[in-house]
Amino acid sequence: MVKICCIGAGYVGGPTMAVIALKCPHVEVAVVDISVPRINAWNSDQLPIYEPGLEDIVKQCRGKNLFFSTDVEKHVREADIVFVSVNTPTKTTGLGAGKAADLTYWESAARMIADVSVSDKIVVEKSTVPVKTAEAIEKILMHNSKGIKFQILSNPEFLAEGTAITDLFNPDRVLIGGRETPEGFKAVQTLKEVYANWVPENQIITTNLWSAELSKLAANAFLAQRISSVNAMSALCESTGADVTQVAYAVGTDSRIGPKFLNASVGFGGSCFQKDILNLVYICQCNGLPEVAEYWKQVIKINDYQKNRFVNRIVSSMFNTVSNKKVAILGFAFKKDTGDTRETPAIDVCKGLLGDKAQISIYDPQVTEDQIQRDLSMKKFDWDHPLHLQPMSPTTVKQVSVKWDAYEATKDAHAVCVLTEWDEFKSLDYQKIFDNMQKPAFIFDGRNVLNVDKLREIGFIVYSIGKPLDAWLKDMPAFV
Ligand SMILES: NC(=O)C1=CN([C@@H]2O[C@H](COP(=O)(O)OP(=O)(O)OC[C@H]3O[C@@H](n4cnc5c(N)ncnc54)[C@H](O)[C@@H]3O)[C@@H](O)[C@H]2O)C=CC1
Ligand SMILES: O=C(O)[C@H]1O[C@H](OP(=O)(O)OP(=O)(O)OC[C@H]2O[C@@H](n3ccc(=O)[nH]c3=O)[C@H](O)[C@@H]2O)[C@H](O)[C@@H](O)[C@@H]1O
Repeated sequence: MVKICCIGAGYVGGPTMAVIALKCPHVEVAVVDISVPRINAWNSDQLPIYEPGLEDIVKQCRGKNLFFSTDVEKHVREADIVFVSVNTPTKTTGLGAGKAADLTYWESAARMIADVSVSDKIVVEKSTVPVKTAEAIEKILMHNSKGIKFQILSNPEFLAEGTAITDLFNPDRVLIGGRETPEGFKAVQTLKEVYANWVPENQIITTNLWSAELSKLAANAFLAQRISSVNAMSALCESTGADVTQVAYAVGTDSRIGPKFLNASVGFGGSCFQKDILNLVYICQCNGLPEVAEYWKQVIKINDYQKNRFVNRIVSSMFNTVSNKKVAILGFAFKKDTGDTRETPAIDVCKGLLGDKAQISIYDPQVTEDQIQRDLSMKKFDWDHPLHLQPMSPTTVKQVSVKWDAYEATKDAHAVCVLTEWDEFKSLDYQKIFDNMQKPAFIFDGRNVLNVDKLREIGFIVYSIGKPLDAWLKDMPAFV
C-alpha cells in the first residue's frame, strides 16, 4: 500500500488529503501537525475548518485510510510520498520584511524529514513558495540525508476556500513540476498516478520545477489583478454614473476576457493573494526587475485604496464623523461559506471605523467572537503563523461587540455595512431592520448583494460599490 503523509493539517492539507483518501482507497493517508488542538479537532465531530462537503468525506475515510496525528516523525518515516503544506507567511522582520516569504516552517519540516527518514522519498511542495524554493529544499535534504534519495516535486494547490471540495473533485488542472532527470520523471509519474484516480490525464499538467512554482504565484497574481481592475473601474463608475455590474458584464462577455472573477467588492481578502503578490514583487526586485515589481505592487495598492475608499465613504456620508455612532457589520469572513478571516477586508474596515471612534457591532454566521477580537488586536501578518505561536489571549477591543444575530447587531445602529456576501443577508427583513435603526439609516453594501431599489423604497440611504450614487451621497464632500 502506498503511504502518503502530509505535514500541515490546515485549510489545504486537511481537505486535499481527505479527497485523496476518498478517491484512492488503496492509499493510506496520514495528516500530521505540530498543533495538538488542530489535530484533536480533526479527530472530533467539530472539524477545525468549515468547508461545505468536508465533514462527510472525513467521516467516511477517518480511521480507514485517513488518519490525523501529532506523531509527525513516525508518519513521515513510514511514508513514500511526503506533502508539505505548512504556513509560508510574509516575513515581518529582517531581510525582505513585509514582502519576502518566511520559509522558517518549511525549512524546519525539511530538516525533520531528512533527520527521520530511513527510506527514499518523494517530497512534494504543496505550500505556495517562492520560485526556486525546491533548490534550497533539495540542498537541505541532500546535505542531511545519510545516503537516502529524495525527489522534490512542486504540486501547488489551486483550491479556493468555500468551494474546496468541488475544486478538488473537479480541478481545472493539477500541476506537477519535477526535475528533468530520469529520477525526476519517475517521481512525477508516481504522483500523477495518484491524481489519475479521479482527474482526467489531459488535465494533469507536468512541467519543470520552476515553472510549477512560478505558475502558482502567477495564477494568484492574475486572479487578484482582475479584482483590482474591476475595483479600479468601480471608483470611476461612481464618479461618472456608470454601473460597475453592467460594465463588468459587458466586458466579461468578450470570450477572451471571460465573465468570472469580475465582481467589484470592498477589496479582496484571504490568506494568499496579498502574501503571494508581495512575494512576487520581492522576487522581481531580487532579480533586478523593478518595473515588473511595480506593476504587480499596484494590484495591492488598488486593493488598499478600495478598502480605504469604503471607510471614507461611510464616514463622509455620515456628516464626516462616526464618533460614538453604532455601525453594524454584517459579515466578517473574507468570503462567504468559510469561517476564515485571514486578511479579510473587514479587519481594515473595522479598524478604519474604530480609528474614527465608532462603536461596532458585528455579526457573522461562522466567525467566533474570540476570532474577531483576535483579528482586531493582532499585528499585521501575525495571523499566518501556527496557532501555538500566535498571541494567547487577545486584548478585547472595547468598542466592538459581537452578536449571533443580524437583527441584534443592527438594532439602534446608525449604519449597516455588508462586508461578506453570505446568502442569508439577501433575505433579511430590511423593513424590520430599518424600523429598529437610528435615522437617517444608512446601508453600505461592500459586496453588491442587496436589492438597492427595495432598500431605497424602505427609506435607507444606500451606497453600493461602483453603482450610481444616491443624491445624498453625491452632495457629500468627496473624500474618496
Ligand atoms: N488557504 C488556501 O486556500 C490555500 C493555501 N495555499 C498555501 O498552502 C499553504 C498552507 O496554507 P493553509 O493550509 O491555508 O495554512 P494553515 O495555517 O491553515 O495550515 C498550516 C498548518 O501547518 C502546521 N505547521 C507549520 N509548521 C509545521 C511543522 N514544522 N510541522 C508540522 N506542522 C506544521 C501549522 O500548525 C498549521 O496547522 C500556504 O503556503 C498557502 O499559501 C495554497 C492554496 C490555497
Ligand atoms: O492560493 C490560494 O490561497 C487560493 O487563493 C484564491 O482562493 P481564495 O482566497 O480561497 O478565495 P477567492 O474565491 O479567490 O476569493 C479571494 C478574495 O477575492 C474576493 N473576490 C473574488 C472574486 C471577485 O470577483 N471579487 C472579489 O472581490 C473574495 O471575496 C475574497 O475576498 C484562489 O481563487 C485559489 O485558486 C487559490 O488556490
